[in-house]
Amino acid sequence: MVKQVLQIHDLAFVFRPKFLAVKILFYNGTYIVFPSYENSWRQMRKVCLVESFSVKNVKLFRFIRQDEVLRMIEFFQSSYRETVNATKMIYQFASSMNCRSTFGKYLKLVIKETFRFHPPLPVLLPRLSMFHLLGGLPHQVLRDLAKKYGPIMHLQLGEVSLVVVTSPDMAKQVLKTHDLAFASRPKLLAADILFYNGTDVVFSPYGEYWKQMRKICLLELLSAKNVKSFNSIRQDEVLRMIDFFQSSTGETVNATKKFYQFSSSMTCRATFGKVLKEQDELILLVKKASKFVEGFDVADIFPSLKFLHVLCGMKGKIMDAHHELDVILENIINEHKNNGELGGEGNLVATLLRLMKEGGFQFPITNDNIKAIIFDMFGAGTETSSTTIDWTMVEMMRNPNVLSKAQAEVRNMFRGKETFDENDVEELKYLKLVVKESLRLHPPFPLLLPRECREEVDINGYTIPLKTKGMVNTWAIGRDHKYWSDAESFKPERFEHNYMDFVGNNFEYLPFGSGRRNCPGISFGLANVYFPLAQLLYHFDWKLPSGIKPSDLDLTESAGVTCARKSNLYLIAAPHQPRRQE
Ligand code: HEM
Repeated sequence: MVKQVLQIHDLAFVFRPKFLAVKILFYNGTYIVFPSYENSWRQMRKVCLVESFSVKNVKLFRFIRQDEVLRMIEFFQSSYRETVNATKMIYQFASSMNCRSTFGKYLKLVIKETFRFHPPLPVLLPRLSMFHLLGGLPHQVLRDLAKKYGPIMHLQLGEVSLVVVTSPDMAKQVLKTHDLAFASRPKLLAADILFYNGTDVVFSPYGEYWKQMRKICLLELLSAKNVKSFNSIRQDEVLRMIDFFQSSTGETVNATKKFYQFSSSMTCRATFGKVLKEQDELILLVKKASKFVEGFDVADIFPSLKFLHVLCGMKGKIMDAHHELDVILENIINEHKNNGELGGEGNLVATLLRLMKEGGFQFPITNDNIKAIIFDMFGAGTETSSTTIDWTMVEMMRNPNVLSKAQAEVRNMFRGKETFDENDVEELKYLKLVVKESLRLHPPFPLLLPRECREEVDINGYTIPLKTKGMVNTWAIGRDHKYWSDAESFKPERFEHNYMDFVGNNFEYLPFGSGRRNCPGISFGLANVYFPLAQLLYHFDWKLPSGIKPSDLDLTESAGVTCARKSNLYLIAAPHQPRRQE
């Protein structure tokens, strides 16, 4: 059979199959081993036989060979009686031999920039390659690179041109000075599929549609009035959480899981009007979506190579998630319609259905638009609040002084009361500083959400071309010693006489972003963090499981567009002030 393939049908089997890597790495496969078309291969093979590997040439290299063998012999001689890695030495011999005969000398550096598709930027920024991104979470790797290459870097990730900024000055340039130019979002495969062609608010490109939907978000869905109208839901869900911890007094419980459950039930009820039976499936879909939309996947790095999206399995996985999601969201809308909840307020689906019925918009609202937006709200509301509660509790457990101080504040404020409501939380000054500090070190979106440049702009002499993707590493800025004293320590007191706000006026502190695309859910998000934390501190004393010290709690982060802690937080709750029976 071997003879059949290699001799009898030699000519028929003369082609090599096409590989993506070969096409990219070997300049369209024009190298001899991977001929992409016959004539080129014939010519190059002839050059090889007659010139490169001719008997004359092979003889010519004998001095190099002699020299390299000598080096190897010397090495073995000098390490007489020692155990040495012979494989490594033989590899070194072969590579030095080939290097000198191919390039005429040893090479000082290995060329790493292989993915060079686009011409260089008009004014050259430090250019890096995708390889640098391997081996870490993007915001951490980008912080390390910024230390080396400066506060503005250009990375060529496959076909995507990316500019990352890592200083308050540069962040201000992107988010304020050139806010309008950077007001769009890049196209992502997952956003297109999961968010109904990007017709949500988060991933919608800048334009009239986005303006309309963001206005609806601000005025109808996340207005102060609406956030207040969710008070009773919040109170109810916090009570459930308190009941859970009370019923598991003295036991070690997965607190992270409980915080996530609180946030998702809270957001679920505010968005859909009730707790869904498919809530767990929806949570899983949010987690999947968070990974899909990170923007560093092969499909987002090579957007034009559509076959690759299928080949790497990414498209299939996103489509599966989309089908699952669509069934759940369609059911929710139909249920609302069947129950005649078109004129209702009280939850976001009802409000959107009312607006759809009222009409009068430049872009009439469709079922798909509603599905895209409610998935936005559920995703944005759940992950961000639960991660913030979790990181804040972790930091308080790691810093017992902070925990005692925050607890003392709540308990003194509401001394003797069975419980308290949301309005009272306004007075808890120290707790607010604790949350502020937690958001400095652990912003749920460490790179905010990616922007896309709608026109060519100039930043400090660097010309940023149209369609460049922009990222602000707010995580790195928030822990930079240049802007924060004792930057890595958890010290809520640092904000005591520092009036930085959440709306993005201070570019060293941007947990909610800044400018036209900043977070419209700040009030809703913070309400979902302050109140549960205040209640947890008021009702319980918290301990770590036996044998675990505060310093044992590690701060390793997990992958995904929202940056949660990798491990779950396990705690033991001891009721401080048992509630009276209702
Ligand atoms: C602790 C809670 C939260 C944090 C830290 C947070 C943070 C952020 C950040 C950093 C952005 C990107 C801003 C930018 O690109 O400059 C964003 C966008 C957004 N957030 Fe939030 N968020 C939180 C809660 C919420 C909640 C509860 C909702 C709604 C239920 C929400 C809805 C949105 C939406 C719709 C956008 C996209 C805005 C646009 O592109 O126009 N967020 N958020």
